[in-house]
Amino acid sequence: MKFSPTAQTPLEWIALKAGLVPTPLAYSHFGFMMSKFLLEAVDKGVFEAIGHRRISLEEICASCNLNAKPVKSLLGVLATMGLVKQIKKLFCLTAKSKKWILKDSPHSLYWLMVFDNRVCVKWMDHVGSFLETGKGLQYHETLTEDEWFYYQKAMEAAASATSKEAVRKIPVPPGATRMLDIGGSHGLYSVALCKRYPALTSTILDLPSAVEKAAPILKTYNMGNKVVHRAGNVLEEDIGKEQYNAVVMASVAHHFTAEENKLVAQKVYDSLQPGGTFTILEVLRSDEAKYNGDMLSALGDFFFALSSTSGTWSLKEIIGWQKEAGFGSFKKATFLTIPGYVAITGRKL
Ligand SMILES: C[S@@+](CC[C@H](N)C(=O)[O-])C[C@H]1O[C@@H](n2cnc3c(N)ncnc32)[C@H](O)[C@@H]1O
Repeated sequence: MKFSPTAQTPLEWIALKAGLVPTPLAYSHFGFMMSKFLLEAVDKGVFEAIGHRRISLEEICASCNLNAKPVKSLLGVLATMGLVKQIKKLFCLTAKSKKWILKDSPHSLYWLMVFDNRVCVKWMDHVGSFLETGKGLQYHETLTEDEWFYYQKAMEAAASATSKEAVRKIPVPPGATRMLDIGGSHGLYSVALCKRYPALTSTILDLPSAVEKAAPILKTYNMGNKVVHRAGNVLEEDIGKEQYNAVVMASVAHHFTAEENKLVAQKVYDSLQPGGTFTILEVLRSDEAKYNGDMLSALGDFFFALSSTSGTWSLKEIIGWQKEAGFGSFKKATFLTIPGYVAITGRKL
């Protein structure tokens, strides 16, 4: 998927086609403005204040404790994004922002936006030094307690957009009773899979600071002993021999080096019963031949490398670690909810 300037009038279309519009400015100048203005609107509570009502500028400002002049201008920006509408003197949200932003929507990305605004925006100051040194931030080692909370809430929000699709794309062997969810955080994938396969139970293995903030989130899904947390580092923990029927690792491989991913694949292979499955979910890196391809995948590669040093991986690399550990009969499933996101499953033969 690509984001690019779109003409709104025939004249603009001609100007774009003729190469008269300085299109790099869409990313360099306007891109960061759009991002920060929207994030701050979400974080200051502008969307929640409007909610499902039609309200005036004055009511929005009173509810969020904000100044009318900049808010009026901000609402204009949000309207151009298709997130807010003005009807006479009142403002309301569009279907898009009610679905993706409002906290009470099952698709809400509110907490992902709060995490972006309060944590990830600061990471952007390190882009220059990252380019010079190649050293990413390793944020799992430096997050504060509050930041761990925003991180886990953000991951829950992102997974709520994909978990319904994920349960259809993650194969689970017939009769499976035990699964391990590596870096499973909030546990949404475990919850969804255990609901789909009633005999299945799951252990979520995640870092201690993550479990501290993710445990209250998991509790809200009322899974009792069917889905439990275990605090630990998968690179160091003993995950046992022939314990599980299925292992899932979603959006974790991009934090690890190739050597670490090989180590995890080997540990997972040993921990699975024969016929067990190992599913890795990741945004794939386009290989060299498709270098001008997917923008989300290219952004993901840089962003994950900036934040964790590693980055995204290609299909060949992911299957390579699994093959080396002994897995076979590979399956790849693509996602509609996150373009470029895939589930790659290998089976212990
Ligand atoms: C990007 S989040 C993905 C969360 C969840 N799997 C999902 O897809 O929504 C990565 C998760 O991996 C966890 N993690 C990172 N390094 C880990 C390690 N060495 N061992 C266990 N968990 C780890 C983080 O704490 C975090 O919860």
